[in-house]
Amino acid sequence: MEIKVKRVMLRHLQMKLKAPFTTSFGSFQKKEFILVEAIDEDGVSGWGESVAFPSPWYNEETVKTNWHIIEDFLLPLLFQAPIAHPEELQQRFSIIRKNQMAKAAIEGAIWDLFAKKQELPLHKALGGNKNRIEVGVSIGIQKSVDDLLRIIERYVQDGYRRIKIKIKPGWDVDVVREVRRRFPNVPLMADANSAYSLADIDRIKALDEFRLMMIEQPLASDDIVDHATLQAQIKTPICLDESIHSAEDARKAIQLGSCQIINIKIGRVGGLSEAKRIHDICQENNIPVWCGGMLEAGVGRAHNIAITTLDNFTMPGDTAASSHYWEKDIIVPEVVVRNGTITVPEQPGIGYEVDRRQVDIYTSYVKVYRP
Ligand SMILES: O=C(O)CCC(=O)c1ccccc1C(=O)O
Ligand SMILES: [Mg+2]
Repeated sequence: MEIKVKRVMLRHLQMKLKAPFTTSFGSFQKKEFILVEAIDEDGVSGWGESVAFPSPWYNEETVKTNWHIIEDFLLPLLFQAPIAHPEELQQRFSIIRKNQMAKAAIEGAIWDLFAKKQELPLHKALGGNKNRIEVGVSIGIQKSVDDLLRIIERYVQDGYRRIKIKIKPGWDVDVVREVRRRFPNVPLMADANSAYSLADIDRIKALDEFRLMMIEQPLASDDIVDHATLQAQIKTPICLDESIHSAEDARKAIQLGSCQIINIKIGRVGGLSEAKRIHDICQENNIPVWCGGMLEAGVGRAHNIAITTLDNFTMPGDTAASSHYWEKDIIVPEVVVRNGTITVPEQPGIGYEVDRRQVDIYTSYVKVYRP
C-alpha cells in the first residue's frame, strides 16, 4: 500500500492560553502554530502540528520559518513520489538541513495517515506497548512562591505523577526549598531552559540536597560538553532537552556523560521516526526517556501520547490534560488525565477526532497545496 498525497492544507491557528506560561527565556500569552492536514487520493486526512513558536526563543525555528520551509521545500519533496512508509520521509527530507519542527509537522501528518490506512492506532504503528501512560505537569515561573505552592497543590491533588517547575537565576534554590518543605515526597524536577553557565556551578550544586528527579537543560541550548563537566560534579541527574536534535546528538551526549536522562520532543528531533531512534539508542544505554511538551493543542498532544507508549518512556512526561492549557481543545474527546494517567486511544491514527468547527474558530488563514 502506498500513500499518494493529493492535497495539503496549512492552517495558521491562534489559541488563548488559560494562563500565561513563563520560562527563563520568556512568557507566552497565547499559542500560535501551524496545523497540517494531508489528504490522500481516497480522501483520508492525516494531521500534524508544528510546535514552533512565533519567536525563536526556544530554538531558531518560528511559525514563519516553518511555513516557508514547508511551502517551498518540504511539500514539493512530499508530492514528488508516493510514500510506502512514513520512515522514508527522513531520507527524502535529508537534503534540507535542520528545520526539525517543520519536518516533524509534515511527517506527523503522514504517520497519522499511514496508521489510518492500516487501520491501526498510531501507537501500534509505532511499535508501542502501553494502553495507559503516566504523565506529569510543567508549571511556569509564577509571581510569588505562594502562587506556585497553590498551583502545585492543585496538580498534586489531581494525581499528576510528577511536578516540573521552571527555574532561572533568582527563582531557583529558595523556591525549590519552599516547594520541598511543603511537598516533601512529591516527585519533583526543575527545568532551567539554558539559564545558567558553569560559572553558576555553586548555585546548581545547592539544588542537590532537594532530591530532584533531575534538572533539565541547565546550561547552553547548544552544549553537551559543559553539561558533562557539570554532571560529573553534581548528584542530581541532568536531563537534556534543547541540546538533542537527533539520535547522533543523543549518542554523543551519552558517550560524553552529559546527561542521565533525555527529554524527547517529536518536533525538536524532526519527527516520530527520529524520536523512535533516540528512544532506541537511549534504551541500549540504560538512559530513560520521557516525552516533553511544547504547549501543544490536541493533535500534537495525541502524537505525544502515541510515542510515549514505547517501552523506554519510563518517566512521566509533560503531556498534561487539554484543560491544563485550553478552554476548548481542537480534538474530540479532549485529552483527559485521571489519577495521573492518560488512557491511550485505540481508534485508527492519532485516535482523536479533529473538531473542524473548533479548528475554524481558531484559524486566521489557510492555504491549500496540490502536487
Ligand atoms: O506542558 C508542556 O507542553 C511543556 C511546557 C514546557 O516545559 C515548555 C514549554 C515551552 C517551551 C519549552 C518547554 C520545555 O520543556 O522546555
Ligand atoms: Mg525543557
